[in-house]
Amino acid sequence: MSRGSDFLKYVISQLKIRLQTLDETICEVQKDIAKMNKYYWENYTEMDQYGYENYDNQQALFGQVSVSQEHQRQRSRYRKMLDSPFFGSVDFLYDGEEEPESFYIGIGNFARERGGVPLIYDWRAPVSGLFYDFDKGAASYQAPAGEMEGEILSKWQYKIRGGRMLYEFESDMKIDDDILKQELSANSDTQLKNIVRTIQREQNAIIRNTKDKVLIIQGAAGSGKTSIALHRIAYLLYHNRGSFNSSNILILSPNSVFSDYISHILPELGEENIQEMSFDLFAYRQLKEVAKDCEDRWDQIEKQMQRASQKASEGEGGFDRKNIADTEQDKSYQWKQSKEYVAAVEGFLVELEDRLVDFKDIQYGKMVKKAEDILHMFYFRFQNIPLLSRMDAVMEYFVDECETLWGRNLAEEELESVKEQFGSMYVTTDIYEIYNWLLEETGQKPLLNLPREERILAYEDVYPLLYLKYRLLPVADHRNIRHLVIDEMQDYSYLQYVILERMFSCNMTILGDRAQTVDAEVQDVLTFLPDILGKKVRKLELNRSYRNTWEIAEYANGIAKIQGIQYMKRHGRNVEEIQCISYVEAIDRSLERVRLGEDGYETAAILVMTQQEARAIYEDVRRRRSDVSYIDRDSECFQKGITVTTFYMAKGLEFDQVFVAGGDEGSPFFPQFMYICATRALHELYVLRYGP
Ligand SMILES: Nc1ncnc2c1ncn2[C@@H]1O[C@H](COP(=O)(O)OP(=O)(O)OP(=O)(O)O)[C@@H](O)[C@H]1O
Repeated sequence: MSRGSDFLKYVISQLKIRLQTLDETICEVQKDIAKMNKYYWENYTEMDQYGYENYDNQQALFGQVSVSQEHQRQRSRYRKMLDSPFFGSVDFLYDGEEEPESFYIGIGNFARERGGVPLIYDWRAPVSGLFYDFDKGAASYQAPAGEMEGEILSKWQYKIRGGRMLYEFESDMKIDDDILKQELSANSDTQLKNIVRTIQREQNAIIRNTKDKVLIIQGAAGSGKTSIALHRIAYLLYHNRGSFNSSNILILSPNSVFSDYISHILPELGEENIQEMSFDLFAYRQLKEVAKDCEDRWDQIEKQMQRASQKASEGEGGFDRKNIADTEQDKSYQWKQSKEYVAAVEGFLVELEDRLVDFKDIQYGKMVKKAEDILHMFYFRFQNIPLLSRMDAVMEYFVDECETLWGRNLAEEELESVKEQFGSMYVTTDIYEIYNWLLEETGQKPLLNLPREERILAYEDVYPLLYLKYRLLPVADHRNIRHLVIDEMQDYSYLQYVILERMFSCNMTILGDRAQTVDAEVQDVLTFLPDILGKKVRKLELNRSYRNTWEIAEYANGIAKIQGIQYMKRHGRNVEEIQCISYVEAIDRSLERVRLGEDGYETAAILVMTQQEARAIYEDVRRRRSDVSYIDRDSECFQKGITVTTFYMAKGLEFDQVFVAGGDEGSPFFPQFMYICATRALHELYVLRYGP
């Protein structure tokens, strides 16, 4: 029997013993908890009147519950490890030693007993860096005690499933391309895979980077950005245990389907899941007092595409991509998200200091505050407080004076009445109205003058209004968030980043791909992000792509005219371009080629440009097959079978077969549409054209 198989047998036997002891401990702790609960409920009426006993009892109970939870987490990890306890090993000879040590690497640490020397090392442990970062020969890793140097004598890779060794081999090269190719040739899933077995060196450098406060990763489609971001979170959680937990991390993700798609990775890696949020949803919640509803990014894209197609069809001859997107609305949208808008707000705020307030004398009881005193306090004493909450500060000062003079606290109703008097000095506190002043000032078309219940904000006004709100009122504190991950960075505007910078002062991992901008033009956020986020920004590029076959990657990069991307030499079918006379024929041709099921693939997608087309095609396919689902902004998850959706909802996802249907070739969005769709395909890509 080989070395790996012997060790596997031994580890499995030890895991089983450990699991049995854990089961017994869990059972004991559960009994303790039940006893403590019983004692508490039987005795809590007789506990001391000051609540000390009550408090002590509750604390003891919480303590035991958390011990039990920790044991259960451990049990679930060991159970997972029974299936596949390790995937790699290195034999490392420390400088100055005579005998090498073997380090086996798996998804978690495992030792025979608590605190013992690990039999298996967590892939995030310092020593595991040897496996990812070095070939045979001189190597080192950063241990808590300092840099450990030595020599890797051999490096092994294993595939173990169901506790059985499927294969093992010594690889003196980097994590072997054959294994990677094998992993990539597998069918896609409705959930992103964890990549711990085959993390590549350039990816590992990002995952293990703890030096840089803000990491920005520009990575080609399929280069593993999302995977890396999630593994990086797992790494940070592992290395900051005690000071940092999953509730301190937030991912800004494009939609709920994407959130669902990535939600299992952290639990799989032994961590708790983290909070995710779409920025549009957040903005909508923040603007609830200002408007009844807000459009989101998807409404905006649909509108932009409609306008662009209309303009293209009205135009004569060939089209100029830039001009087609240049409608009045597009110009207004662009201006409102730009650096110029931010500058305009700053200028406007200076003028607003004067325009927003009508100072007057305030009298409450016998206490009088003259208008000029209020003005003085407003402009000098409290000048650093945002304009719309500054009068509260003046009021509090006045209330303090009253209370000192009268020797008593003011009652709730009295405070209300004082507050009303001070508040009435604002000409308006409605941010919508103030925003309209700003639009008028800057020569933009103002919004309709409507009561709040009738206001529906166009997407172009959502973030400008949110920004104005944040300049006029204090920004909510998000200090509990210690690490922010922004995926699809290319789809956030200058203004959105300015807002994010105000909201979060924490470390950030920001990732995306300029070539996948969902817009008529590619946006390179790297041109302005360092300015907004300050100097502590480190930019990295990933130019190796893993998702697509060679043929698909060549085709996609040809569309986007991208050069310099390396892709895996994993070959598959040629990309097929099919001309059809109608969209019905396009569906027929696609369905003929769908190969799902036992001997086939898991997922296929028909991707189109607009929501209207997606809906129509979905309805049609649904009449013919039952394994079809539709993804729009309200969808929650991604299912096996055929998915019909738009290119912008498919971002971040991947499918075994992709059928790109239709699309308006005259639209400035067309190249991006094609590129995003093409790069979603793992194994087969079909491009179906129809129309006149
Ligand atoms: N080191 C790796 N080992 C195995 N698979 C990998 C590796 N890196 C990336 N992949 C696979 O490549 C595919 C693309 O990864 P991922 O979705 O993280 O890339 P991305 O850069 O976020 O893509 P996109 O921007 O196109 O959405 C996934 O199937 C992922 O599992």
